[in-house]
Amino acid sequence: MSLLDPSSTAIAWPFCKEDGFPGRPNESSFNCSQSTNSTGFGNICTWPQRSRSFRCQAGEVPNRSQPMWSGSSSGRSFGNWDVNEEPNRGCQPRMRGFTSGRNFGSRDASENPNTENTPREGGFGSGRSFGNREERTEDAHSRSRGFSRRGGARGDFRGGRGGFGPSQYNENEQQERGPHFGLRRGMLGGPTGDQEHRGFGVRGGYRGGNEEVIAGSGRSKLLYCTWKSGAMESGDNQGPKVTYMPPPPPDDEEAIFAHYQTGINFDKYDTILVKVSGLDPPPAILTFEEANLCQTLNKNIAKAGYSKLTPVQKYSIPIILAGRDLMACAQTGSGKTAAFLLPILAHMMNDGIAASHFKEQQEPECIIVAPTRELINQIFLEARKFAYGTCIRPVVIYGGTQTVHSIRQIMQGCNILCATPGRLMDMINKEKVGLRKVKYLVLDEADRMLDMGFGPEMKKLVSYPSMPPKDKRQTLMFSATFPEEIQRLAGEFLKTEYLFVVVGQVGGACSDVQQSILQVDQYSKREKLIDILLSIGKERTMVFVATKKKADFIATFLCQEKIATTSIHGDREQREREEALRDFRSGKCPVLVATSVAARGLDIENVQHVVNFDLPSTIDEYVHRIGRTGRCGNIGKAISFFDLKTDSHLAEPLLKVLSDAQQEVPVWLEEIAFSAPGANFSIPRGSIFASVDTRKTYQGKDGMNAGGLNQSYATGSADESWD
Ligand SMILES: Nc1ncnc2c1ncn2[C@@H]1O[C@H](COP(=O)(O)OP(=O)(O)OP(=O)(O)O)[C@@H](O)[C@H]1O
Repeated sequence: MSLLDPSSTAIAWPFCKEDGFPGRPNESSFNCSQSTNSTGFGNICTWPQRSRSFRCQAGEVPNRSQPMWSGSSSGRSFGNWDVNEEPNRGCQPRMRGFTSGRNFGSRDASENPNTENTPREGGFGSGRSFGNREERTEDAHSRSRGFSRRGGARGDFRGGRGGFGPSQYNENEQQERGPHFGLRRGMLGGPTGDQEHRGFGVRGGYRGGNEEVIAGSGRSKLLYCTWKSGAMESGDNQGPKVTYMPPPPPDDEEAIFAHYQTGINFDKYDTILVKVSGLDPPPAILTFEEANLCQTLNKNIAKAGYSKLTPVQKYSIPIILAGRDLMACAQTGSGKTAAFLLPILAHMMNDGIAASHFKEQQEPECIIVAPTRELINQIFLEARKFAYGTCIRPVVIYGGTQTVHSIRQIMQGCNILCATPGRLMDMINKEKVGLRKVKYLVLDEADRMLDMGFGPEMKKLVSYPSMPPKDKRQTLMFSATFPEEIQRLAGEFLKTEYLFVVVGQVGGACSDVQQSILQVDQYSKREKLIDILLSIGKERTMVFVATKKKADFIATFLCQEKIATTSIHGDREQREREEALRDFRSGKCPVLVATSVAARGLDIENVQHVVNFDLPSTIDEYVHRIGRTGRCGNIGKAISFFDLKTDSHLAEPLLKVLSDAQQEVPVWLEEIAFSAPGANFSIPRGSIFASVDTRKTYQGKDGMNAGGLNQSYATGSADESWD
């Protein structure tokens, strides 16, 4: 594929060769108009995308959907809202090309006057401080996880700092919580967020208060009122509309049940230690038959190619069938989705659920939330697969798509609502979704759903007057990682006697992923990446980078190197994101450059490699990222570039993850880890990874089976009969 391939979903635009940038794409293959400006920023290129071309004319403020670097002769358009906001700000064209990330985000420049315009890190190595404030790192949310740091300052519970506040550094939040950036970004009217979230800072309308609306223009106020009254879709006359309607998924049986094969290590799951804590856990089941599911469900399970339960399914299914609340932690790719879907569907079938009919407001029995649009869509497809042939109707709604489309989907009937938080709250506020009948509430990637990015929405969701209280609903939380502080918070959502299932170590990496850590500095990363990709050939590879801009940059760079690549991140339109995933899944673009938006949950067949071009800021995010490969018993490889300058804080947790997953640990990494201030390897791993249930009641009692307080199992090894 060449850069000219109009079907490519990779974004391309000019780069300066100096300072480590890859140089301008071949001009003959680009529609480039020379407009070198005082920034030295150079060419303005248009990229013949399917539905649009990226082009900025002189002085024009780029639409948010446009690549932020896509040029502007003003020399100030790098971070688009900054351009409008403060035209005199110091993001002056003193920088050379993209030499210093700091220079692109004028917020940074103004916030830290000492650093402005000083190309401290030449070349592309400045990714972490690249661009607009919210651009800097997409995975930064995890760094500030735990309801501390900055998030609290914007706390949704408006209690002030340190609280349960959303992070402004968080891509997922950005996608789903467009309203938070409403006043700034909205003015430029980018189509990434929900239409109604843009332009006037309504904050989605689900925040109860309207401080931001009042702080905005009178027009904002008016829109808010009309929106509240339901008289119009807010934002209808603001900026470009979000018109994207995701194509309906194929509905032939073959497509619905399409699946990939379990790998050679699938049976090895049985040797993983499983721990259940909490009072009176029901015994695990060993086979699907033991779950006593109805015939239709069993048929669907067989058609999906499932013949044997994974450990998380063996434990979670009976727990959910017994009506218990559950927090479950199991490795990436080990079947957590079916672990909650199957028993919920079984309950619904047993309860004789009535087919829901067309209604203005639907009252689903089950709500499933997940942090990203692609993930929630995937969960929906799983729900649709297992509910096939029943009268249960799953529906999916998520941001970046036309609101009316979501409403239409819901109104046609909805028993299981799969939603991203922002869109869900929007639909509740619009009274399209009623909560009265909710019996099951599932938080997938629960640690993420409860952290400072989404925690406020989740709290709001469960505090809705119409939401049945926790003792009247079943709340289920699943993830591969569960930091202690999140576990404590989760307790607020769960009944006190909830059960906690841990397969292996909380936060442990899947041992089917062969992990390598290479010491590579910023300036050598691209070369190293090319070497790796060329040696890999056409095997499907996900390359994770720190920022949205860098994702596009690296994707473009790889395209230039004639490696068919696409990219996914929060600044791409939803249509493009889905197209990128399709191209990656189909193998049309075997390389997907992604930010952390693609780190969790995505289940893509045949991803053989993950490359951490930039390591994430937390070990949990690392575990999720590398878990895009090595799924369901298949083996995969993960290569991570470790930059001594930026990644040293990860040495210790990496060492633990590697050794726990029986991976080779480089000597240099050990040395760094041991020399780190405060390094203490006598601390049990749980101090970082919370391998135990943090509930005080159970602490120190692991392995106590008597009285059903705790069970400690090694499936297979402890109980061979499971095979
Ligand atoms: N019992 C089973 N038999 C065969 N395949 C299964 C079984 N359970 C799940 N799978 C398949 O394994 C793959 C991974 O499952 P799933 O996406 O639910 O993993 P996960 O644990 O949620 O991963 P992550 O932590 O990355 O979200 C899916 O393709 C799913 O269909």
